[in-house]
Amino acid sequence: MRPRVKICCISSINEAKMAINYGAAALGLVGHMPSGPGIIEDDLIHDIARIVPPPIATFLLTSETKPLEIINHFKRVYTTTIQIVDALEERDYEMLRTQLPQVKLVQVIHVLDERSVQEAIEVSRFADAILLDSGNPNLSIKELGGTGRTHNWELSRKIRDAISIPLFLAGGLNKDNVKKAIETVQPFGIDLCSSVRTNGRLDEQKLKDFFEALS
Ligand SMILES: O=C(O)c1ccccc1NCC(=O)[C@H](O)[C@H](O)COP(=O)(O)O
Repeated sequence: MRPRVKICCISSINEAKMAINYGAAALGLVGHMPSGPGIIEDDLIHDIARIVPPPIATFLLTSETKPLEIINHFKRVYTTTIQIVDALEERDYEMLRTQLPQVKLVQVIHVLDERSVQEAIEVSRFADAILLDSGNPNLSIKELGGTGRTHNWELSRKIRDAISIPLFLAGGLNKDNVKKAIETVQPFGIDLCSSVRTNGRLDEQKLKDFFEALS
């Protein structure tokens, strides 16, 4: 089955409509981050999320790591889903579940080495889905996504086989490598930002080429 496609770094209502028209099942809206190409203001996230029709999902990407801060962030934007791009302090998902029972939680794991496999298995007990991305949260200026780089897909496949919740694959996916990525990892969904953009804007031709490469 073809994986669901999430187009990330959406930065306007027009970009949201364009991504949906080409077949996106989910849109990523990037809040404040230590670094990255897709960051927008919370007011704009709220405005975009409001116009997106069901069943398209809207993902708030938050770099907050404390449950209360994540809840506060969510209450400024009201998306369908929260994508937690850094490790949640003390793995305290309980407060998020209690306070936001209707919101889906996607936990990002940055695939660095074998330890990432164990980390993914552990957090898969708490999240609704796992999103495997490139990047490095251990740098002094954390690199949490939007890198345009691939990572070790064999490790991603190991994670895919070890967990029983849906898995999204991200990191450097483009029209030329996406088929191979899907074949290798067999993800539920794929997620991308850099390869469908030109000078930071969503590029209709690149988007079209990407969806064509998938079919
Ligand atoms: O794009 C950003 O600015 C960003 C910054 C920090 C964390 C996540 C970010 N984007 C997250 C996404 O979900 C991207 O689609 C994902 O990282 C893949 O990006 P790319 O490798 O550029 O396709």
